[in-house]
Amino acid sequence: MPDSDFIRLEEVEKVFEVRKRTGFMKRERREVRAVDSLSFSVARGEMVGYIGPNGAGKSTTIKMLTGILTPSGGRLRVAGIDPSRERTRLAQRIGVVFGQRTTLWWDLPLIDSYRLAHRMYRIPEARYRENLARCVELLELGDLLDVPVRQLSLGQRMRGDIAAALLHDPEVLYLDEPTIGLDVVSKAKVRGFLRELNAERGTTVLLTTHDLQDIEQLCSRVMVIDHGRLMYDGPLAGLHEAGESERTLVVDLERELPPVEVPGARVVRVEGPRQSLAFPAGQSAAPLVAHLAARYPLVDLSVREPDIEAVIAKMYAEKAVS
Ligand SMILES: Nc1ncnc2c1ncn2[C@@H]1O[C@H](COP(=O)(O)OP(=O)(O)OP(=O)(O)O)[C@@H](O)[C@H]1O
Repeated sequence: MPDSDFIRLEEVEKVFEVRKRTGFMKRERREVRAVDSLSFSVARGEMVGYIGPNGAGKSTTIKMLTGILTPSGGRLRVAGIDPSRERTRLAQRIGVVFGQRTTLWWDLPLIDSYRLAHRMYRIPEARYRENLARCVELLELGDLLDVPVRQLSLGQRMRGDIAAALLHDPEVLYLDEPTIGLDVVSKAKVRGFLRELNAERGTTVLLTTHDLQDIEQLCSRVMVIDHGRLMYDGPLAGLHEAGESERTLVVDLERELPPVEVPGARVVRVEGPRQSLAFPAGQSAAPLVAHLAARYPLVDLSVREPDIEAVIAKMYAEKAVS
């Protein structure tokens, strides 16, 4: 297996059969094509964002990549292994983190979940100690090891979960919304750790997220899926272009004023002294800020990133027109 095909999908499909009650004693059978003729490759050591609207087929893809679900068609390999056929063998080489639910033991101290992983994955003693020490240091878990998981904050719990997924040195890490619900500081910690993990260990990362900043800060490549199909595969900048996405400059003025006038941006909202201006995502906010500061009584300002749904929605609108 060449390193460029570390994860490889060829025309992969997953069809679910759902039964819907349509009347007394009557049920209708319907097929849901969650993943539809999906093909892509991820090279060893790559960090790739995997995004799409709700129900697009992201979780279904991840479940097939871990072997939890068997594809209805096509070919799938992770590190040369067919996941659904050799799920246990594959488990030794992959790590999975689901932001929305924990794999840690809720009522037990954090360290007990790690001891369990130690035995479950049969991690050699020296390697376990080394990996645990590294995670504890970098994810700042030192004071938390004896705390029952249910008492941890969301950010602490997430860092605990990431450590649990890495104790057996997986070559591939699937992350499903790893920063969801976290505050700015916790997000920065998680992202910093993942960047270092990828740089130092060459861990291949597939990241599902609704937070464009996760992608911006971590992934040089992004894949967009919708209705089970791959809609875009390339750099994030290209996605912005494809979707002509916009960032928002939010300015707080000293008082209520008519909409401000700034070349390269347009006012999209006025709420009392606060005005929101949209400008192309690929453009720097600095000249806009300079222009505003020279002409208007500014109190405060901030820049908001476009969210993934908005970018994708615009991308479709463009496609429909062209
Ligand atoms: N076990 C199942 N049985 C029937 N339909 C399913 C099943 N799992 C997923 N689906 C359907 O397959 C489609 C894709 O779902 P999936 O969970 O993969 O989307 P997603 O991109 O992960 O969405 P989200 O961002 O909301 O998690 C949806 O229409 C969903 O309803």
